[in-house]
Amino acid sequence: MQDVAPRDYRDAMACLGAAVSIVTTDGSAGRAGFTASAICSVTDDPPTLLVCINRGSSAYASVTRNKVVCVNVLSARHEQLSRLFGGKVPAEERFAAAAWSTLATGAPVLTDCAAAFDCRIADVVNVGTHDVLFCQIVALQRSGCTDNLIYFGRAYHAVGVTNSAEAGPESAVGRS
Ligand SMILES: NC(=O)C1=CN([C@@H]2O[C@H](COP(=O)(O)OP(=O)(O)OC[C@H]3O[C@@H](n4cnc5c(N)ncnc54)[C@H](O)[C@@H]3O)[C@@H](O)[C@H]2O)C=CC1
Ligand SMILES: Cc1cc2nc3c(=O)[nH]c(=O)nc-3n(C[C@H](O)[C@H](O)[C@H](O)COP(=O)(O)O)c2cc1C
Repeated sequence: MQDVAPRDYRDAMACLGAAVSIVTTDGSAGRAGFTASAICSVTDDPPTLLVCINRGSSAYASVTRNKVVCVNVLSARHEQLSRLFGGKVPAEERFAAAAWSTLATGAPVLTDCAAAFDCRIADVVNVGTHDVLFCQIVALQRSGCTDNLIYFGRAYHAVGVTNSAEAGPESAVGRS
């Protein structure tokens, strides 16, 4: 079988548009957060999603030691915030740029995000440079669900709907 070079793989992955989230954590190992597009729904019973985190990321130690994360799904207006959490900026500067609350785990919840999934990390699998975190949702919050920030072709884009009736009103479930 032909080997595929990492660069060729990333070039092809740049053709796969993905929603952008900020993954946060807080606890005895400290507050941290990073921008992430490698996030996927796994199962609704029990409600579980996965997050892929680079073990070289500044947030890695806090995330894996705290064993909790909040996945904050971004709206189109959060592009600058996404850039801040995308690397090389001190954690305090990242968090100072927005308003945060908490739900059940204590991980920071971005006040005006499209949806927030507050999770405890149930399982971790090492794959190459990344850890795959299987995250069980213990509380969630969502907005009117009108738009998302998308990463496609190595650039940010907005996607939105004019009629958000199906998404329902703003709500929070499982708030502590
Ligand atoms: N899954 C990840 O860890 C991702 C990391 N990034 C990071 O953001 C920065 C900017 O990236 P781009 O300008 O889009 O160019 P790029 O060539 O680094 O990324 C293109 C695409 O490849 C994938 N990708 C990139 N780095 C990856 C990694 N280390 N492991 C698995 N998949 C990866 C992503 O789907 C990304 O959209 C880079 O430092 C990159 O490492 C960006 C997207 C996803
Ligand atoms: C659009 C976008 C998506 C990203 N997705 C991921 C991801 O899914 N997993 C990951 O580990 N890093 C991802 N990154 C990279 C991290 O956000 C960034 O490398 C991380 O904050 C590490 O930088 P730091 O060590 O300076 O904090 C992404 C970056 C961007 C700009």
